[in-house]
Amino acid sequence: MTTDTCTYLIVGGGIAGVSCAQQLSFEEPSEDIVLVSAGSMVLQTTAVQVTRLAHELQVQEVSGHQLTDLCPGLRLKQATATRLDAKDKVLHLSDGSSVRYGRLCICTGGRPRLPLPDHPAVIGIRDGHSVDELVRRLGPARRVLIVGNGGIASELVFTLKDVDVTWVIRDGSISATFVDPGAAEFLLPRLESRDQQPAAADATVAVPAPPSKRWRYHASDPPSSEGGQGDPSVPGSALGPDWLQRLQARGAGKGRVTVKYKTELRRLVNRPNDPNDSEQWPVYAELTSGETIGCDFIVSATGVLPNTEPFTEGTSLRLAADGGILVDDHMRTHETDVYAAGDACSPDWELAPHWFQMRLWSQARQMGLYAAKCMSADRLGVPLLQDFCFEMFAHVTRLLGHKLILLGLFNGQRLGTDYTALIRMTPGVEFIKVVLRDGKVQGALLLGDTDLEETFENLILSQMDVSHLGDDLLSPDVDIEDYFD
Ligand SMILES: Cc1cc2nc3c(=O)[nH]c(=O)nc-3n(C[C@H](O)[C@H](O)[C@H](O)COP(=O)(O)OP(=O)(O)OC[C@H]3O[C@@H](n4cnc5c(N)ncnc54)[C@H](O)[C@@H]3O)c2cc1C
Ligand SMILES: NC(=O)C1=CN([C@@H]2O[C@H](COP(=O)(O)OP(=O)(O)OC[C@H]3O[C@@H](n4cnc5c(N)ncnc54)[C@H](OP(=O)(O)O)[C@@H]3O)[C@@H](O)[C@H]2O)C=CC1
Repeated sequence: MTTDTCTYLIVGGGIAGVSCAQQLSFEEPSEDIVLVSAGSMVLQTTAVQVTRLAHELQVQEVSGHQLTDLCPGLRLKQATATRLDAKDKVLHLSDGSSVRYGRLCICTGGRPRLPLPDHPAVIGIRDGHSVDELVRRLGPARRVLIVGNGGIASELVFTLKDVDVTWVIRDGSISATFVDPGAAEFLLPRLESRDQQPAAADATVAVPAPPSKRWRYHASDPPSSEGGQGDPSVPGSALGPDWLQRLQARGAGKGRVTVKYKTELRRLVNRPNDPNDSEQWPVYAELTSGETIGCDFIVSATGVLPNTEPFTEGTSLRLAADGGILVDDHMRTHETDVYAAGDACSPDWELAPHWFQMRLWSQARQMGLYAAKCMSADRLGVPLLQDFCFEMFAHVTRLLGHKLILLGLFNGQRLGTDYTALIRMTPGVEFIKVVLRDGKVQGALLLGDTDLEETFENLILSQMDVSHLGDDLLSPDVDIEDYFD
């Protein structure tokens, strides 16, 4: 079988891989760059700048030709990587061919982590195939059980209509990977009246704003009720933002949502042990609360496992506890001339005080772009400072129909109980939380159209002392920016 040769080889047609390939083509258009992807379509992103570090991403599925037409030097190979011979710098592919590379970047993303019992009724969501499967199952479904409290579960629970949803979460409040219990309280009415909500894209309805409230708490205080706080076997790319619009199929239930707080799924059982439930269900889930719930199927929205298998056997790659390939501050793995980016990797450098990894589009793109710059700089022997985007965590998304911007240590991550939170909330309109330590802003959570993202990004990056402002930092009557002009 044939062996191809190239200067740069990238594996993975998701956001990280495509961003890496595009940047390499931009940096070194005359070099031979090969992108290997298991799928025929690849994911291209356009970033709309919200602040210096926060971008809203538009993600689009395009054909390989559309991509290569725009990128000089880039060739696409549709195949699956099966084995890495790092000593000879050769990657073996599923079609029997191989590619000899100068430098390789692994951008193979992840797959759903499925800690629930292995059962045909349990599905995970990652790519187009899994959404097709979800749509197929939803059609006749009366009740769905969703396990997990992160991005996918929150979006699904808000979106699914005409099907009863039992949402099983081990936290005491909803959407805990993104928001604290206070913000969750703010979001709950949205969940309860989700049928009356406008679509996410036009969620700006002119409603008279109720009066806003502000308060402050220290992290060591107990939380107050007022809101203190192609081939299905081939892994496809993680979905783009329009994945929820693909859930056209509505279920056959009544659309009620029941949240089971501080609960986990213990096991699946064959028969109901609840004499009050006369209905028959395809599957029954026993919860840690002792309750057994019948449902049509179960969505396990329980996180991501990096795809690393074809690369680990017989190589020096090292993996982090979360399964990601460890990379240094130049996105280099422990294997010579092998880099990694996106969901497949885990950072192994001294993190900036306000940055941490979350497996998101924004970070997949930033890592892909930066890995390309590193690969090129290393090959050409030129120095390169770490990209500024790793200075501060920034994420722009929508949660239960609200715009959400997360900056820095927005949930007091790494601070233990050594921080104070200032909160401003106008029910149904906005929820703002600012995390402070020693009078300096460490993070901010902005739900709704607050227009404060630039200000708080600047305050986090500059570490300016704002203690003299006291609670005025969040006063709606004070324009904080005036203080800093
Ligand atoms: C349902 C869902 C909704 C999401 N919503 C959001 C959101 O709203 N905002 C946000 O920021 N993030 C969101 N994410 C997370 C985000 O999609 C991912 O963090 C990001 O897309 C990861 O990009 P990646 O390029 O690293 O990996 P992936 O997109 O997973 O791409 C990996 C690529 O590698 C290929 N591949 C895998 N193994 C091989 C192999 N052996 N050989 C060849 N090719 C291979 C795959 O086919 C794929 O093309 C969501 C994720 C999911 C699943
Ligand atoms: N809008 C956005 O930005 C979106 C982002 N995404 C991203 O896509 C990826 C996949 O999303 P998702 O699957 O929701 O992953 P997340 O990492 O967002 O959330 C995983 C959730 O599953 C819970 N969990 C893990 N194991 C178990 C278990 N055994 N039993 C019960 N609960 C469990 C976690 O709880 P605990 O924290 O206690 O471990 C957590 O609540 C993530 O990287 C996510 O950030 C997805 C959708 C939207």
